[in-house]
Amino acid sequence: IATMEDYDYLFKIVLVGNAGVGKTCLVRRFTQGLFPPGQGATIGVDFMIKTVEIKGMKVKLQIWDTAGQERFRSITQSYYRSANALILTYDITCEDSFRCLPEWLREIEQYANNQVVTILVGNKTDLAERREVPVRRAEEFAEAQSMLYLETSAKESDNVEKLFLDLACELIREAQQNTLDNTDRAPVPGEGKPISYLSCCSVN
Ligand SMILES: Nc1nc2c(ncn2[C@@H]2O[C@H](COP(=O)(O)OP(=O)(O)OP(=O)(O)O)[C@@H](O)[C@H]2O)c(=O)[nH]1
Repeated sequence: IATMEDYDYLFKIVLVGNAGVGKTCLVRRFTQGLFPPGQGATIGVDFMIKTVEIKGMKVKLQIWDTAGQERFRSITQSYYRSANALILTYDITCEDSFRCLPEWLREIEQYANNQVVTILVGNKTDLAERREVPVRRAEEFAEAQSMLYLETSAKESDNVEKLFLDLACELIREAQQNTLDNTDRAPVPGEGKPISYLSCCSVN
């Protein structure tokens, strides 16, 4: 019996980071195209879905927005395990949110799958005049931790699309790489994904 999936790939993406850094706004901007005023703090976990098309493939993104507040930590931790990707978010105008990153990385190390793709995101670039975390410092930190790195503005819609699409591309690349690694025979023509898709993801 053929299964009728409406997508080629399904990935689970989880946003983590201090309260108030803009996780909910990033998700809203990407999934609904809006910047909601008076966004309250997230209670526990929220969930949204968006399907994107990348090189003719339908990629379904399950996006989980977790609460940054400490008191929800035990709930949010349980969502790490099955994440394909984590968006570790801080606020470029809030040194404190950057200084907490090692703590978040410890959480990730403890609760996430070790295959997880992690991207560091500095949000609120529209508030450049209030910047407390220099780009160079964040870049170096991301590099030392083998993370991707991007700065965004949920408010101005800067790099938000790129964030999720780059992540989707990276996840496709890894999924295809795993498929190749697990195949001990040459692929039959017309079966599975063409290998040329492997080079599809230089989105810049
Ligand atoms: N100027 C500016 N403000 C932003 C941006 N993103 C979010 N904010 C504001 O920052 C505040 C917190 O945003 P949220 O998206 O609720 O933050 P959060 O990380 O989801 O917070 P928790 O749910 O408590 O973990 C809100 O007042 C937003 O309007 C941005 O890109 N630029």
